[in-house]
Amino acid sequence: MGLILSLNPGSSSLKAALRAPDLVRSVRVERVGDPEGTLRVDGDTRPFSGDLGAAVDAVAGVCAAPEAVAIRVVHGGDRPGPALWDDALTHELRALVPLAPLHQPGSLETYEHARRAWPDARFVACFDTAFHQALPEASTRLPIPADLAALGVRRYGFHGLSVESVLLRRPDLGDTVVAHLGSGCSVTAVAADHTPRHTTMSFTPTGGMMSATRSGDVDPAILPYLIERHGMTASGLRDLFDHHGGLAGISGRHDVRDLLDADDEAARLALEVFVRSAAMAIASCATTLDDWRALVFTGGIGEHAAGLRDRITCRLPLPRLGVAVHVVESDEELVMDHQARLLAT
Ligand SMILES: Nc1ncnc2c1ncn2[C@@H]1O[C@H](COP(=O)(O)OP(=O)(O)O)[C@@H](O)[C@H]1O
Ligand SMILES: CC(=O)OP(=O)(O)O
Ligand SMILES: [Mg+2]
Repeated sequence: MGLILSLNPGSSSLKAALRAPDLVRSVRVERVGDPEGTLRVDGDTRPFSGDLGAAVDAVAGVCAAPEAVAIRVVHGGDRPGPALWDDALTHELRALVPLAPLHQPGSLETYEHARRAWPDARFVACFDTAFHQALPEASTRLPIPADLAALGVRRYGFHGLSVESVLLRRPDLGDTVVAHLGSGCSVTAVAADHTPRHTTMSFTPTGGMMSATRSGDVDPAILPYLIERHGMTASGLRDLFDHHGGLAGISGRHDVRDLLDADDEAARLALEVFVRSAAMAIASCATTLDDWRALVFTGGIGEHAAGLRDRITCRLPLPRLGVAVHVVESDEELVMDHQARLLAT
């Protein structure tokens, strides 16, 4: 079977895996666009301060030409599964930029760079939203009038590829809450039959629990207040809630590694608000399950920050409920590889 390259542009990283179908090469760029960024090719890490386009080009420099390239796209609208990427799809995905402004432009840019690097490959778009198309209406319907809901204002849900990768590795956990804590953070309740019951991110990846630079849910009345009293504009509000909220909003720093190393009050407060936000999201998602059995931590923070995991689980009566805690490495690239093999080879 042929070589497939999976490209996963996240809000702070680019992860790539070349498979045949066994893993041939793994590339990971962390802190994309940051002077302290790194590029890891298999086990070898070096500094890398380039932007996303340069990161895709760096992947191209170390990967043999693939038969197909799978690209993670955060917002796929109502699409229930992956799609072959053509000009019509590019047009469709561009229209969704306002619904995922931190991510959608990066996926489109990744596609453009990858197409230049591998003009003969087939391209597949793999959507974060697709898994959540099976959410019940009681979860997708927001408490707003029907005419606004009919305009498409609804919960979509994100990190679906990550949740699918957890279920691929651990299919037998029973009713599960998956806490994906990365640069973007979301919590999803999944029934034992792998259907989603609820997820915290909503119309866009800005909503839900707080993230590295995103505020998550805030009192909606704050918006008209800031517009009327402080003259804020729509683009100013978008910038505030997407770039200057979350950990960054409270502490001026968005990387949990920096906050754990710091010894100041703002860093401590940011982490405490984060811990509460995660614990509350987990508890509220669990209310949609019939027989809660497992809590899975995944994503960069969920997998690596053991101290924060403990602080979150301490707030939840997990032993009394008989809920087991697991740490499962998110492998969105593996799910994308499977999807592309079915669609493009
Ligand atoms: N060893 C670590 N300890 C604590 N946090 C970590 C560690 N490694 C990574 N992280 C956190 O994980 C975040 C990135 O998560 P990741 O899921 O890889 O990001 P993305 O959302 O870009 O896919 C970083 O912002 C960092 O805060
Ligand atoms: C949807 C989302 O927030 O993705 P990421 O965690 O990669 O930013
Ligand atoms: Mg990610």
